[in-house]
Amino acid sequence: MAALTGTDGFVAALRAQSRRYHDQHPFHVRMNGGRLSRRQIQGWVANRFYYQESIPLKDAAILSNCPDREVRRRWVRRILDHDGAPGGRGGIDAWLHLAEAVGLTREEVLDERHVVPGVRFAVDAYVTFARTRPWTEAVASSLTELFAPDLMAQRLAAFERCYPWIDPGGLGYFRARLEQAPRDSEHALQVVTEHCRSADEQARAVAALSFKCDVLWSILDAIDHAYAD
Ligand SMILES: O=C(O)c1cc(C(=O)O)c2c(n1)C(=O)C(=O)c1cc(C(=O)O)[nH]c1-2
Repeated sequence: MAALTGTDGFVAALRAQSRRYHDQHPFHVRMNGGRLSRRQIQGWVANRFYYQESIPLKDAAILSNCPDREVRRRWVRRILDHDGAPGGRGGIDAWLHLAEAVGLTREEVLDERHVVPGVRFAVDAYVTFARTRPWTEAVASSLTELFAPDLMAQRLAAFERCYPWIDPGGLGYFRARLEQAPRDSEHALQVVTEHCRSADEQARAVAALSFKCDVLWSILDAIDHAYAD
């Protein structure tokens, strides 16, 4: 096959980062294989809440650094998807519903008592990246969502099949992301292909996505370690 060049080569290099995505982390492999204990699922849900509540801070940082009005008016939707529009409910509420469905109280999730240091460091590194790096790199770092829908679909099936003690009414978060993630990642891909033109800009975008794969992997390393059998 001829070598890919230009935008095609750039998109292929971004997609190739899927090999480093956290769907292949041993903790997720055990989760989707139905091999996690109740305590481990609860630990994952409580720790991942810290990621969920930090995503709008990350997206607000991208907005604050982005001079392009067209990008901002679409990107702002991500914040409402998580925080909820006034009077409505968003992804953070849905995650709290998931927490209750796995037997946690809202209080113990909201007060972050279960969040382990490695998860906090990894998530904070993602927010700091968005605050301090050029906005196009921060957009590129969100592109792990290109790889998320398959993992979400597997997770939904695994939760329903392998963990009958989880109230299926609490799985709405994942159903919503099945629609939101492709929409968001398609937009992010359009933005980076339009704005990252030089070889150097494209290499930085791929490096940003690689960094994000490390963030997600580190989150699971920390959870796996904290909740080992
Ligand atoms: O459960 C997952 O495996 C997973 C992965 C990712 C991702 O790949 O970054 C996100 C989410 N979930 C998610 O729920 C979410 O809202 C989200 C936002 C972002 C982002 O970087 O802007 N990634 C993700």
